Amino acid sequence: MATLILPAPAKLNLFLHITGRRADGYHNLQTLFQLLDQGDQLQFTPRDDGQIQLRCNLPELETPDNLVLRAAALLKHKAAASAGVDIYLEKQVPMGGGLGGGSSDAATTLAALNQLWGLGLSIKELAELGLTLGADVPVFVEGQTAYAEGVGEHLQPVSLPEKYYLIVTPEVHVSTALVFQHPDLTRDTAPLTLAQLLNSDWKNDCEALVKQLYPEVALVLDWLIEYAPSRMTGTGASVFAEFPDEFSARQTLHKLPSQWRAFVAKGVAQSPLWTELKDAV
Ligand SMILES: C[C@@](CO)(OP(=O)(O)O)[C@H](O)COP(=O)(O)OP(=O)(O)OC[C@H]1O[C@@H](n2ccc(N)nc2=O)[C@H](O)[C@@H]1O
Ligand SMILES: Nc1ncnc2c1ncn2[C@@H]1O[C@H](COP(=O)(O)OP(=O)(O)O)[C@@H](O)[C@H]1O
Repeated sequence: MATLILPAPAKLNLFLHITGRRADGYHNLQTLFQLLDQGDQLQFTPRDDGQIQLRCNLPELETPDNLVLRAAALLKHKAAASAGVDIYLEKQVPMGGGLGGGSSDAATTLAALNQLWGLGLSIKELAELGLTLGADVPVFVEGQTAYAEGVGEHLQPVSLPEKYYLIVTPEVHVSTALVFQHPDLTRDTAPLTLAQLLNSDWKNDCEALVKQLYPEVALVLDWLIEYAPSRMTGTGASVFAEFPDEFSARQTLHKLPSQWRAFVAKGVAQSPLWTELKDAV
């Protein structure tokens, strides 16, 4: 089979409620994952010597703990000894910014190698494997904009109006673990039904704390809110402003102070991953 070239879309958390802390220290969430039409790209070229190699446009990501290699290792256990692959990762999504790039790369790798190595695993089985790599992997495997509970594994597809987002990533590194450990984190939001959530004002329970710990995030949000409804995604540091059309999103992008890295993306109901994988085989 020839090289497979596949997308790994980014996501936003349109709302993120923290409803409690589990015995193992992880937090239960109610969150709305919005998939985007922008993301990373991966290329998979099969090889028959059992080797798995990763190259990346950012060489510092060519390490064994890259989620792409960890995803490949999970499937290698189930594949023939000769099954190998050369993977090239074109990284575009800002890292550690709450946009899910690493998790999406892992999901695309699971889907691609399942196909290339003829493993025949179902989407559900791939999502379960993905959850062992990170809480955000299942939504990218299942490939639909969805409401999630638990740590992100109980997924229910949701149909939303088509919106455009201006996504800004300040130059600060927010540690997800630090945010979840912090005593001031809001972690007792009352659970709501999905209908109540969809009809309420959307918020992110990590936002107040992250703004306080990282004033640059507060600066970006204060700037964006003058133009459109704006919030933080995940545990930050990226924030997004929501627009009804691409033109208004791009107009605001042009006004943005040049020190902030930003891009415009469209919210999509379906991940381009599965459609492109079907077209490729
Ligand atoms: C909260 C979200 C929302 O999308 O944030 P972002 O990572 O996207 O910013 C994700 O679910 C994050 O998932 P992920 O990034 O995979 O988190 P992990 O690496 O599994 O967790 C890092 C650390 O955060 C804490 N953690 C994470 C998720 C969760 N629901 N409760 C937690 O308490 C744990 O202490 C864990 O050790
Ligand atoms: N393929 C990958 N792409 C990006 N980051 C990765 C990847 N594999 C492992 N990582 C590690 O995961 C961390 C968080 O990645 P990312 O998914 O971009 O952010 P977030 O979880 O905030 O959405 C990075 O800082 C990096 O150390």
